[in-house]
Amino acid sequence: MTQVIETSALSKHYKAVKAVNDLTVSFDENRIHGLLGRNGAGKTTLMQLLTGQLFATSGDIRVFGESPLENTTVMQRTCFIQEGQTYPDGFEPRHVISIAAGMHEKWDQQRADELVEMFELPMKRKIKKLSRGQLSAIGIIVGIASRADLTFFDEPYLGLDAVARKNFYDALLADYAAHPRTILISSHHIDEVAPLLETVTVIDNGELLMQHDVDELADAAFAFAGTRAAVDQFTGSVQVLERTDIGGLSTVVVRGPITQDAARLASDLRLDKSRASLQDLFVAVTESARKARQKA
Ligand SMILES: Nc1ncnc2c1ncn2[C@@H]1O[C@H](COP(=O)(O)OP(=O)(O)OP(=O)(O)O)[C@@H](O)[C@H]1O
Repeated sequence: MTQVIETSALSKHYKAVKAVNDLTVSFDENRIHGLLGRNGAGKTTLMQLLTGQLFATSGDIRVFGESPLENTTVMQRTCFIQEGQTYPDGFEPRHVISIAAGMHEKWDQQRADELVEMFELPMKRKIKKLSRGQLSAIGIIVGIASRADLTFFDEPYLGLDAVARKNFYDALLADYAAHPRTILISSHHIDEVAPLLETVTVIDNGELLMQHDVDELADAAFAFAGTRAAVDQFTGSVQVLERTDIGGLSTVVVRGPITQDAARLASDLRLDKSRASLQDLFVAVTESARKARQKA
């Protein structure tokens, strides 16, 4: 498989803050990748590095096999929908859309028009008068209609209500199915975006915690729930990622696969077993990394 993005020992440090730290990661062509991480994990910084908007402190970046820094060939194939994008005073959505149309050679105006209608975006209202959700809609329309070979969506749905977010996911999936390309989407609404994603990359503290195809994640983690005493007995035999105790009941998220012996023990202890959701897995993986860091 062709790697559209490859980083090697990539770091971006702001004095003591290691926003991205020794990160070696790659993303395949023509897939939708989820970039997940808690607040301050380094998602935006990584996207800014990959789009040549920031200089790395050290390490190497290849996008379409080249450095993205001041590289018009790479820039022309890339669309970056930034969280909190600002626009010049006096701009209206129609100005942004028409500039974007001129910048992206695969731009699909019909799709843009459909999306404007779907989000009921007022095209002739000053941008500074738009609601947060309407501002997000501009980015989403540009990101989808650009049809860029590589599109970054950094938390693209801020302020969008649940219906509008669902419309975004459906529109993105439909357009991607018709025109496959590489999409990197950072998100906090993990279970909501999960159905879109083909791979999941989790970063924390600027470092890579996990990268998997979504198919592989089906057996990556399981949740077991039961009485506290039963869960205590069970946890000796498995790798616990996260535990929650409420009253006399406990739930543990454990790393899969589950051995036959562990499955038998869980059944003997009358524990309820379920597949951990991507959100559960994310919380478990980031929390256990955080605890390990605090101990170190
Ligand atoms: N210009 C800067 N100067 C100093 N520190 C910075 C700068 N930009 C980012 N950081 C720090 O780098 C870390 C990573 O920030 P980044 O914005 O990449 O995280 P994020 O994963 O996108 O977070 P969020 O989900 O909250 O948007 C944070 O601790 C942030 O405070």
